[in-house]
Amino acid sequence: MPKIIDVQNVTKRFGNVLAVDDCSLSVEEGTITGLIGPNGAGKTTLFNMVAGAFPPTSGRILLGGEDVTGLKAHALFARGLLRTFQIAQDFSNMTALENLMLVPAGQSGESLFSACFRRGKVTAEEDETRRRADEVMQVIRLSHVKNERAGNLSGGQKKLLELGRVMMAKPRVVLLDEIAAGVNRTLLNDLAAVVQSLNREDGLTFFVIEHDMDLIARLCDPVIVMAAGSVMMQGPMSEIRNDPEVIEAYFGGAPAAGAH
Ligand SMILES: Nc1ncnc2c1ncn2[C@@H]1O[C@H](COP(=O)(O)OP(=O)(O)OP(=O)(O)O)[C@@H](O)[C@H]1O
Repeated sequence: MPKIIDVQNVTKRFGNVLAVDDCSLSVEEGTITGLIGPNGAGKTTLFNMVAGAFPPTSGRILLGGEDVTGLKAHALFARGLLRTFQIAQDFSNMTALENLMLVPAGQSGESLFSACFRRGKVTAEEDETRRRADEVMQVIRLSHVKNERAGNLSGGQKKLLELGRVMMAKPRVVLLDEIAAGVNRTLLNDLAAVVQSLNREDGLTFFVIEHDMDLIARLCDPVIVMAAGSVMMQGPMSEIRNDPEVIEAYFGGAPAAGAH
């Protein structure tokens, strides 16, 4: 399978801190690839570079074979990469449905010219966006709260809404940051089901940082283990859980059956 994300010999220093150390890894198209490792391993720093938050100190990052090192998040989004975001403060006053309707880029409604002179076209596009947003609401199981202010939703519902925004945006690859944190089990099952369906039915690739080992085991193959800024091992969770080096370095010598 082709590599959709290809991190080549990437290093990131913050002053004297070597956060990512000559790290090479890749995410193959069509996978849900997990990224795990002990606190301070460099996972978030690596994600930040792949997502365009800041450039590496050295090394290259390719997206779909194209060198995108140092490109900003909006340029990466235009190339099909999306990182899930906390719902911005500004949007928390809008309804859940409106949050979905804001996502598609390049709507004619955004242009004053169109709004004034091409009302028919704008309305048709808005209708289509609303139809799609309603459809997505059903998939993410939030139809019953679609007219609630986004700020009033629970933590788990907000994460489902984030996945809804992903569905509206239709990217090729999604970076998911700790989706399980603070989410109850029922909603977590919904979240996992939505991620799996986006992967299997819509062909989206996911790159996932997660501390919930059960969720990683359920969703991800392969799983990449980072330690001290570089890759320690890569493989299916069943192998990783039983690898003595990983158990020692990551799980502190205890059996790796359960959580973090
Ligand atoms: N902006 C920064 N300035 C200085 N040091 C940083 C900065 N960001 C991260 N670091 C350091 O880089 C190292 C890697 O941190 P990072 O957050 O990437 O690890 P992580 O694997 O995501 O950890 P966690 O699982 O705890 O989130 C740590 O030593 C951290 O203190």
